Amino acid sequence: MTDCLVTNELCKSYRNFKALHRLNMHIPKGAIYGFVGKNGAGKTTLIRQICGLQNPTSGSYSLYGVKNTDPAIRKVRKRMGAVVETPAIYQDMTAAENLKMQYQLLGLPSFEGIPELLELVGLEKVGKKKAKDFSLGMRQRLGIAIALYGNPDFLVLDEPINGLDPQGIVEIRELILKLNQEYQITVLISSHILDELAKLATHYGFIEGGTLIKEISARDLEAACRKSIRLTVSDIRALCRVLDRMKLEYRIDSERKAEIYGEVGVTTLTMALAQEKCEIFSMQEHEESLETYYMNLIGGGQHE
Ligand SMILES: Nc1ncnc2c1ncn2[C@@H]1O[C@H](COP(=O)(O)OP(=O)(O)OP(=O)(O)O)[C@@H](O)[C@H]1O
Repeated sequence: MTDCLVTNELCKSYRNFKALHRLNMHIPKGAIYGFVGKNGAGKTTLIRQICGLQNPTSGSYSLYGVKNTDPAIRKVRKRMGAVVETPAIYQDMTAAENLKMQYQLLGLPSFEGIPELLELVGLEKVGKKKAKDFSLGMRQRLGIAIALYGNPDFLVLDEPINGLDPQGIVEIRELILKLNQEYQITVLISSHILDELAKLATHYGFIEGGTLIKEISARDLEAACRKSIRLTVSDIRALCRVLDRMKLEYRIDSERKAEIYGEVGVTTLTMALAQEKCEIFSMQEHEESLETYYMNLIGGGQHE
């Protein structure tokens, strides 16, 4: 997979405050990239840079291989659609009027494609209802429809599920999955709602204090968070023999401790160890959630 966005030691300072510090991010083409960080971590600041709303203080980024200082970046940026902070919507207009206004502002000659866009985001039946009477979820979906004008292949969504009710969250999730899977749109989605991101993301970037502290694919993260049993035993060699016979995957942590992965038949294991005269001192089931992984990553919140 080639990268759609790469940032290289990207920095953004507001006076003396470093909102982004040497940030290195890689978003593969076709990914749904979950950009995770608590309030004030720098998510919106990064998004503002890559959308061209602000200029980096130092460092650079490339969109589809074109560097931000290259004049060709303006053309490449047309392949990108974004909803940053609150969607730019005219409250006294209907969904269709909002899209028409957007088309006019962008100098597009016809309103072709508007009904299809409304259908895509599930707003085809809202008719004469004005945007001010929309639910937050409907407003978000209208914002996404506006961002989708010109058929971008990279969509950037800043906290799109913030404040939505469960139904609204499901609708946005399904829309993002559809855009990614049926329309092959790469998506960068920032959020601090980890459980929700876990239902979507193929890749993650964790930002803390303006620095990307970890980038990991969902597959590797799943492996890092997978279920295991931690054992402390009297004879680690005997444990290895038994685990090899049971064809279980494991990791030796010390002279007496090991971690066993996957579904473990505890009774079979205990009996096999007894036969080898290997005593079990302790046995703990362990399953790390995305939440605990994240908390460990940022040091249990000690940076607050
Ligand atoms: N224009 C600005 N001038 C000064 N400081 C700013 C400016 N914009 C952002 N900041 C500061 O930079 C830091 C990062 O802000 P940013 O909005 O990027 O965070 P965030 O991760 O998007 O958080 P949130 O989820 O709260 O929006 C914050 O401490 C913020 O106060």
